[in-house]
Amino acid sequence: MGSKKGKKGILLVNLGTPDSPNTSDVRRYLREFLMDKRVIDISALGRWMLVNLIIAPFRAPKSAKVYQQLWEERGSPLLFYGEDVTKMLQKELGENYVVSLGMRYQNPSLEKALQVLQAKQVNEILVIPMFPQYASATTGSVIDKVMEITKDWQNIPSIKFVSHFLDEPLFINAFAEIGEKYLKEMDFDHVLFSYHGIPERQIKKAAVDNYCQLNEKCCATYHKKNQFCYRAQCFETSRLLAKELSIPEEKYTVAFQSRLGKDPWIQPYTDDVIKELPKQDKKKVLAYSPAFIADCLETTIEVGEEFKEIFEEAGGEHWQLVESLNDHPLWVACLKEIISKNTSH
Ligand SMILES: C=CC1=C(C)c2cc3[nH]c(cc4nc(cc5[nH]c(cc1n2)c(C)c5CCC(=O)O)C(CCC(=O)O)=C4C)c(C)c3C=C
Ligand SMILES: [Fe+2]
Ligand SMILES: [Fe+2]
Repeated sequence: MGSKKGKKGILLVNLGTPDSPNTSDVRRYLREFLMDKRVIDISALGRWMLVNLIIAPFRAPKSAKVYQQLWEERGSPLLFYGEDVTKMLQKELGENYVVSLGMRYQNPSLEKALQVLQAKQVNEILVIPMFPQYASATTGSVIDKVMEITKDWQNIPSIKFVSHFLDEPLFINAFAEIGEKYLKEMDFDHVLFSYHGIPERQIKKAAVDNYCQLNEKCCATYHKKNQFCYRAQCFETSRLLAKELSIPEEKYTVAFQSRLGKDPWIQPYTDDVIKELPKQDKKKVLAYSPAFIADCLETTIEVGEEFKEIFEEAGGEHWQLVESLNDHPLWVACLKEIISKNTSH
């Protein structure tokens, strides 16, 4: 891939976050995000009505309040950890590489992040959508946008996309190490792996030969037929993490959070699972959120605070969120390994 002379460009991409927790910035973010046809995959008119008549006027002010809870002195964790990791990785890789960070929605934009690589005349680009599991709404959308931007360049370098990295040993090691410190401190009754959900129809659309129909068989194992099945990849992530942490099958549950709208999303739903755990005498629970590589609204607030409240109301005694990979050195090492496997030497 590419000649040995030029620099190699690394494009790190995450979902994106509002510029500030003000309602107008949150509204602009939600508009751009949810008008993406890969995220809300319904008719263009239906999407327009949902976003402009419901989400923008009603959800944006509510979401802004939650973003105000999340916001730190340095801003949104999804962004500042992204910036930290970009700098750490650049230092590790040295001057033969140019590492650039872009967000699929809002800032820093993918256009600007790609311009940085273009200005340095890199002769190959490795795009790493920082989603451990593939979904059309996340990784697929990043690929779509990078192709849309670069198609107009006069000189298009060789571009490679990372599809997923849930099975990268250093990814599993990094999450295991972060959770282990809690497992050593306390005898937890159960571990919950809660992933961001997606609508069920998106699983069916991704199915090869109609394999994934969300029945008993689908997602139970991970192989060629369901290699693009987000739900199967989440189960596989949990199996790998449980193995690394020596957690037996009966001591963990996989569930899916953050559903939006009335259509069915992939199940089981995390809030339903949480309510049942104390009834099964599982009162001390460690909660992992391995669909995210940095803390964000969905981890810190939804898992760390909202689910804790639901769990305690249902009779739970101790709820512990495992923080995300953020700026953990093993996460930077994992990215370095992914880059080494996917760029020219
Ligand atoms: C695993 C990654 C993600 C998938 C898959 C995903 C799908 C998806 N999300 C929505 C709607 C919302 N998501 C929101 C926040 C949000 N989502 C992800 C990641 C995935 N989304 C992240 C990292 C974040 C947090 C960003 C941050 O700034 O901290 C929100 C906004 C918050 C809110 O109002 O609740 C919405 C809305 C859909 C419809 C979807 C469909 C496939
Ligand atoms: Fe989301
Ligand atoms: Fe599946």
